[in-house]
Amino acid sequence: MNRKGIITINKLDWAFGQHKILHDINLTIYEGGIYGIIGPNGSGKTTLLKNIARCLMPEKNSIQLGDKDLTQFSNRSLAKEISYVPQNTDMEFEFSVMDMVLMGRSPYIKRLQSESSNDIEIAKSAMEMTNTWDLRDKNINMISGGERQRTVIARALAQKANIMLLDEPVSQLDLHHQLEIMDILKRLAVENKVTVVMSIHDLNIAAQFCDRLILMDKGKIFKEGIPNDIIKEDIVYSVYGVKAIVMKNPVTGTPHLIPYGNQSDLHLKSAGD
Ligand SMILES: Nc1ncnc2c1ncn2[C@@H]1O[C@H](COP(=O)(O)OP(=O)(O)OP(=O)(O)O)[C@@H](O)[C@H]1O
Repeated sequence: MNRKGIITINKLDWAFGQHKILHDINLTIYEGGIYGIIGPNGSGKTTLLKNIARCLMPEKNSIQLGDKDLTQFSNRSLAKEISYVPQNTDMEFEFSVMDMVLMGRSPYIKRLQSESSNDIEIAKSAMEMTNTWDLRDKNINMISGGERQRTVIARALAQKANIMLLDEPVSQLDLHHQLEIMDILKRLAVENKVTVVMSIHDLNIAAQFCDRLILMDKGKIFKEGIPNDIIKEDIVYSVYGVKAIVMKNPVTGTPHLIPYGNQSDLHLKSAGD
């Protein structure tokens, strides 16, 4: 099968001043499906996502969206292709939850026009999908971190982009809402053919919901592949320095990691004393 990448990354480097962060990233992301970017703190996951979202401007010819170079898109046309849910969702302004979600419609609304009934319908269905409709009149700064996270995801859904990038979308959520958001993203990928790319720390949730994992280490892609090829004891030890056993989740059949120690094993010795 000769599938074409929806995002093609070619020799991408990124540096903050003299500090080189991303080194020679080469990656093809295909349409539909969920991609999880995993890796230790500081390995470059957010920097990679921000380059794809163009929050950080990549070098010309290093990221292609379909056939077009990422640097060639206007902000408005890019917003119709890619939505981005950042890690920090703190808000400076006193918007209502509904206003916040409606902002996702701004690429479709002409200047000096207000949103149409269609925009409001789309926002409503995004809020119903993320369980935020009941919060619609609340001030965005007076809801919990998890509720705000779901609101920001609703805004991204309302944007109706083909590609959704999310930076640790479930890190602030309780177990129930983690699974709920992952289910929503899975449905978007399967039913609406949205391509979801997210960074995520929980390797078991990543293995359960992602079709492919991109494992980063020190600004490079250590390995990319299906969860069974990535969540392996030797790979986890090499990248995280953690000893673990990998079992098969008895319900989903996906790899399930049980960490039991780090390289020093000090706590194991004291536990046996
Ligand atoms: N604005 C910045 N200026 C300078 N260095 C930065 C900046 N943002 C990030 N870095 C550095 O870039 C490296 C990669 O950071 P990044 O946030 O991409 O990692 P990450 O894998 O997402 O980490 P985490 O899992 O902790 O969120 C880190 O060493 C970080 O200190």
